[in-house]
Amino acid sequence: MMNRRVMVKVPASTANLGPGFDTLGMALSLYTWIEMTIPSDGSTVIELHGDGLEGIPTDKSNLIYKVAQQVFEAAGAEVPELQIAMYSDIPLTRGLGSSASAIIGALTCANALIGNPLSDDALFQIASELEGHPDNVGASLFGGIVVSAWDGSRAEKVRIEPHADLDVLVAIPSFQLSTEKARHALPTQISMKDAVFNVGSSSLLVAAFASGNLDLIAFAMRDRLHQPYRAALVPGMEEILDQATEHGALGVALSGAGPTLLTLVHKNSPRKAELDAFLSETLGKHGIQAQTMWLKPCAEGPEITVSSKQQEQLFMERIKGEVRA
Ligand SMILES: Nc1ncnc2c1ncn2[C@@H]1O[C@H](COP(=O)(O)OP(=O)(O)OP(=O)(O)O)[C@@H](O)[C@H]1O
Ligand SMILES: N[C@@H](CCO)C(=O)O
Repeated sequence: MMNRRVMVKVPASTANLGPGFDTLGMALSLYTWIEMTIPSDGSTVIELHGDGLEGIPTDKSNLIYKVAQQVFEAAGAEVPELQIAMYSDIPLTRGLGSSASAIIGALTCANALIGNPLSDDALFQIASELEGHPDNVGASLFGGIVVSAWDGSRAEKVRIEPHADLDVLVAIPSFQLSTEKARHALPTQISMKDAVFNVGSSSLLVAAFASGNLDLIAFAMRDRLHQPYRAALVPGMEEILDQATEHGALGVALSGAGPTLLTLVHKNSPRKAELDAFLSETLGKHGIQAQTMWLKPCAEGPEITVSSKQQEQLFMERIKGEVRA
């Protein structure tokens, strides 16, 4: 096990997809890479590479280190010291599942490091408990669209293959919005009418994804459980949710807890530039600077490699920004 080096590439994710609050997730083609080594001697070293990672601890309080220790503990292994390197293209605290990708990366990397004693299901249970909901972690772990339910002690899921014609356009505001803050904006009670609205929308959305009926997405992606309460936290969001389908989107939602806004688009849509401009201009009109990014649903979960010299070279090139995908 000494000097064994494992590298994992984990997708970002979008949670909720509108009405599926804490239940629906989709993996996206934006990634975090984590590399872990058990040093033959020496102590824990954590290196973080990528933009906007300031403030993330590089000692044993780091999320990746702590999550790895949970794997070793669950497997009855003792690995107190670790060399960890992380590179991420996923912006933090924007609603693109950065914490879930770090958790899934740490779980799968640590598990591979000690010979994969834990099943994917066991990792899913640990991850759901850590995040408090299974939507982002399920998507990052299994890839594709993941429909999940968690009763507080056990999570179950069904994975749906994303439609090949789906493209994703996200508008990522320059400000951060923590999940904690966005959850505090939610009411403790909602009306029966709104609950019924969301059960209908979410069920229809899952059926639309499963059957490939993209025409239903706009109708089914509407939400009354969390987006109306979070709208005040993202200036311009209400207008985007109301009007994005008039500018070529198949559907639109707040991505996870926000502030990123996400649209689903047919890959052959002739209105992609119009939609892109609509998102940027609407946020801009409300004083919000945002970066738009075209992504694809990511059909795969983590890619794990026990590293060779060539892969180490690739990781170093990524860290230096020479390779992006
Ligand atoms: N690679 C990482 N290493 C350590 N900590 C991380 C890492 N990525 C994220 N985090 C922690 O997770 C926090 C962000 O989690 P949060 O749930 O607020 O946002 P998010 O996961 O980006 O968005 P969302 O859950 O809405 O999709 C960061 O502030 C940081 O504390
Ligand atoms: N389902 C979660 C995703 C963010 O972690 C929420 O909307 O709060």
